[in-house]
Amino acid sequence: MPVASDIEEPTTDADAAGEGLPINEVFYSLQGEGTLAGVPSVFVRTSGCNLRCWFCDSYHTSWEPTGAWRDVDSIIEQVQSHEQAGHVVLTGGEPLIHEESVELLERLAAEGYHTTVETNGTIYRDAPIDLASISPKLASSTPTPERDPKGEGEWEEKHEQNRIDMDALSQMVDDYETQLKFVVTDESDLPEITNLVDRVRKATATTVADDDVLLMPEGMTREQLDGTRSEVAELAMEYGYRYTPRLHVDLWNDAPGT
Ligand SMILES: C[S@@+](CC[C@H](N)C(=O)[O-])C[C@H]1O[C@@H](n2cnc3c(N)ncnc32)[C@H](O)[C@@H]1O
Ligand SMILES: Nc1nc2[nH]cc(C(=O)O)c2c(=O)[nH]1
Ligand code: SF4
Ligand SMILES: [Mg+2]
Repeated sequence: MPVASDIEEPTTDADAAGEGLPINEVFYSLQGEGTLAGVPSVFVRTSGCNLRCWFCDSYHTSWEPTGAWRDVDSIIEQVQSHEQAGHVVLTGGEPLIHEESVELLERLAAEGYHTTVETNGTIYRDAPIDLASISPKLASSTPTPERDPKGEGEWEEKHEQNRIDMDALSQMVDDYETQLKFVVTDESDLPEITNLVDRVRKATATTVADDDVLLMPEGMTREQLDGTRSEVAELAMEYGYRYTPRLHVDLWNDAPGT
């Protein structure tokens, strides 16, 4: 079912009335990325996003969003059906465009789950988040006409205008345990990364250690990662940042439900 995708305000009456979330998929897997890589987790993937990264590996949550409106009770029930899992990863699309994500996070916390939110860091929400996995989008994510997967660059300006929100980013860093996880296409991303990390360090009261800054190779298939992972690993060593793999791509080629 198509879902309105590019507005930060409630997308439909259901959203506004707190009657649920547009859900693209719920699945049990290993956390493939970041400081918790390898941890068995239930993933709740919402649909809709306020950005359009040309490389988005969840095309049907951003460029052509699909999903079913589900109430929080049914989502919780499905999460609980995976009895081995103590961790839940709320992702998307951009999960924090939906106000109802707060209700879901509150219910998950009440049930004792560790919650990770995978977010582009442009929208702040006050919610029980154990790990804010913030992936700020760099200029190399902008869908120029030459690398637009769907159109001819109609989203270039809007994406460029909205991809960094220092207030939201800084407030998340101050309020939550955080990892800053950058998608790196090549070494030309590093000056923007170091500059953004410096700005966050100046704008917050929190210590952002170098190993809280993660470099993740761009690629949604093993083959694509074969072309980027070595360079990104070298860059992590050169800059003293942490390298993160994409285990689900290495293991399952980022197939749906993994
Ligand atoms: C689909 S996004 C959803 C969460 C949120 N919208 C965000 O971008 O952080 C999930 C994670 O995958 C990363 N990602 C998306 N496409 C990617 C690609 N082609 N290569 C590497 N990482 C990618 C994002 O940066 C983010 O960390
Ligand atoms: N296994 C697995 N780990 C992940 N970590 C972050 C993901 C995401 O799409 O947000 C993701 C994902 O899609 N699959
Ligand atoms: S912010 Fe996340 S969900 Fe949105 S387009 Fe970029 S990678 Fe995809
Ligand atoms: Mg993913």
